[in-house]
Amino acid sequence: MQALARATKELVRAAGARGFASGVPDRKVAVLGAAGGIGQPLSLLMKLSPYVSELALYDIAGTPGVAADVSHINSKAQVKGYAGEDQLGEALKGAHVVIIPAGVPRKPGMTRDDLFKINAGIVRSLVEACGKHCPEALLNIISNPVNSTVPIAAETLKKLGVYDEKRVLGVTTLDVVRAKTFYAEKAGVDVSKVDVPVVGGHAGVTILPLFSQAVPTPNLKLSDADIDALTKRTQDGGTEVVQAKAGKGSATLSMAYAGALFADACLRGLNGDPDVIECSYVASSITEVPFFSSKVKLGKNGVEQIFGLGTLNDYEAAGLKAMMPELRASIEKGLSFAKGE
Ligand SMILES: NC(=O)c1ccc[n+]([C@@H]2O[C@H](COP(=O)([O-])OP(=O)(O)OC[C@H]3O[C@@H](n4cnc5c(N)ncnc54)[C@H](O)[C@@H]3O)[C@@H](O)[C@H]2O)c1
Ligand SMILES: O=C(O)C[C@H](O)C(=O)O
Repeated sequence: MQALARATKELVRAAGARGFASGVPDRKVAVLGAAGGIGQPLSLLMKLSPYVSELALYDIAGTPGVAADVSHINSKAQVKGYAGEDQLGEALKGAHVVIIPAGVPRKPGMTRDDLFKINAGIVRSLVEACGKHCPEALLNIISNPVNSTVPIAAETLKKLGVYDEKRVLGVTTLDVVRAKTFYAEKAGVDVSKVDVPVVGGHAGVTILPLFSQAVPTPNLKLSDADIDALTKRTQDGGTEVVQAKAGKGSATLSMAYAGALFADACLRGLNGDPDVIECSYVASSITEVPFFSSKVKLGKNGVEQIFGLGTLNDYEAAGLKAMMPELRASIEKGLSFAKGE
């Protein structure tokens, strides 16, 4: 009898770990661009998420194969592939979270802004479809240039009359993931305990890690030169990967990890978890520009609170000032594209 009770308890525990725990609401997640370099590992990670019951994998082609493959994993989410525009509406219907990594990646020598010409139109048309088929969903925008694609998404939804600024979120989690990794290495602290806020945007100098607010404090005090090097490495992390991949794209695996962390955070917020705080690039009034990344609290309606920047040291204050012209220009470029100007 005791053995049976123990076995039952173990089964329940194992099922819970795979997402069969009772009390977790059914949630549909759609990945747009699911057959791509980010899309495939991200779809795998979302299939493993305990918060997902239905996973819709959409791309212009290739998704039936990805969906068949991922669907064999013995976790809770039911997986379905959707290919081509005429299946997009079905993929989106009922989605609670839509993750968008659709679009072209950089090659060496390119800036993220060089992707605007192609990706702006892709994001606009996908977000239009979201506005029509799942206007209540939280949008997680990964496609670059994020500094412009998030304003494009906002303006596109505004035009459709369904914009809710709490539901449009630019994914900057990879910057936080990088800052944590580089800081832990240099500071000689346990990476699993590290937190570093990263604010601003998601391109070069607009990425500003706030190492003065990093926890835990380092074993040995880091010099100004160390902090400068850590800041620059975080700002250039994407380029480091683009160069190492030598023409075969940009970060995909670390981005899939970061994207899954962020989507899970959105789902936990939707599910009523009271303590979900992540950095995200959102409509914001904490600085002089209308979109900005800082720590936000995620809740049942998406972004429930936007936190200020805290105390900045002189180095960080100078970084904040320096990013503004580029960030403002990228925002305006996105807004005027979506307005059709
Ligand atoms: N936010 C970030 O931190 C971050 C990090 C890494 C990459 N990115 C960006 O993510 C994007 C994707 O990168 P990738 O490496 O996965 O590229 P990829 O080329 O490997 O994959 C992109 C996928 O998008 C699909 N796609 C293109 N147009 C589409 C449309 N209209 N509808 C649906 N799917 C469409 C393609 O078919 C392809 O499968 C790039 O813009 C890249 O710069 C952002
Ligand atoms: O650098 C890129 O082009 C991709 C992405 O934005 C990244 O930060 O890795």
